[in-house]
Amino acid sequence: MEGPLILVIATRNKGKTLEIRSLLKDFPVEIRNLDDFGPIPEVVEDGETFDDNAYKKASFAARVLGMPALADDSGLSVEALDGRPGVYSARYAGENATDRERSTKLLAEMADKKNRKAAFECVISIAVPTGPALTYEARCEGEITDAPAGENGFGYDPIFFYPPLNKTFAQLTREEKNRVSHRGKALAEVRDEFDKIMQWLEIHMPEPEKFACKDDDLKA
Ligand SMILES: O=c1nc[nH]c2c1ncn2[C@H]1C[C@H](O)[C@@H](COP(=O)(O)OP(=O)(O)OP(=O)(O)O)O1
Ligand SMILES: [Mg+2]
Repeated sequence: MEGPLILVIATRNKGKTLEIRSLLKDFPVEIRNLDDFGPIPEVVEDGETFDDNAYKKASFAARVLGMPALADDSGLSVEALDGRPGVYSARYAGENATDRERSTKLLAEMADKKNRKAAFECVISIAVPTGPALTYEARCEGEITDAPAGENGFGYDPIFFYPPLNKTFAQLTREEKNRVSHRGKALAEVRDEFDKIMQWLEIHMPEPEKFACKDDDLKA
């Protein structure tokens, strides 16, 4: 294969995209966003696990675009809520809710809870158009605050307190968060194994004429 490999970051979440781009910035791979291409259908994230959804998002993008894709499925699991919202974190306050509405709802549900322990979880899937994928996962433990604090990051960051740094994730810089977060740790493994992953991608990438996207794929 000629030139650096192209890797599509298969997410619509701008916060994730910024973090993943930053984590891979020194590596010889050309990063693309879904926005760099024409309209692509939404993937229904109906898997029961982060694993299922990460694979669905990565393999769908890889198949439709005909290039390797990396997807992230992640969420916040709260001990006092038996692990909720977990894999439903994005839909916790309904399909069209904002980050702020999700955090407000979670704080309300946690109002009377003494046990504030929670963990962010992240699964990264790297897939090729023909189906196979690599998986990396990590978690980061912390506590749900009583009120939001901080302006950085995205999602539930303002209500996720990280005791080792005595700050919420929204009070960290992107670099600080990336050093300790679930996503940062999963991507650290990707960085450690970077050369092996690039070899794997080249071996598993089909020849161009074999994976031209058919119209039917776009209706999936
Ligand atoms: O570091 C994080 N800091 C704060 N919140 C976070 C983080 N990581 C995941 N989260 C939240 C955001 C979303 O409510 C859910 C992930 O849902 P998830 O489906 O993986 O992402 P998404 O729908 O926002 O974008 P996409 O599916 O296009 O990648 O957990
Ligand atoms: Mg999603």
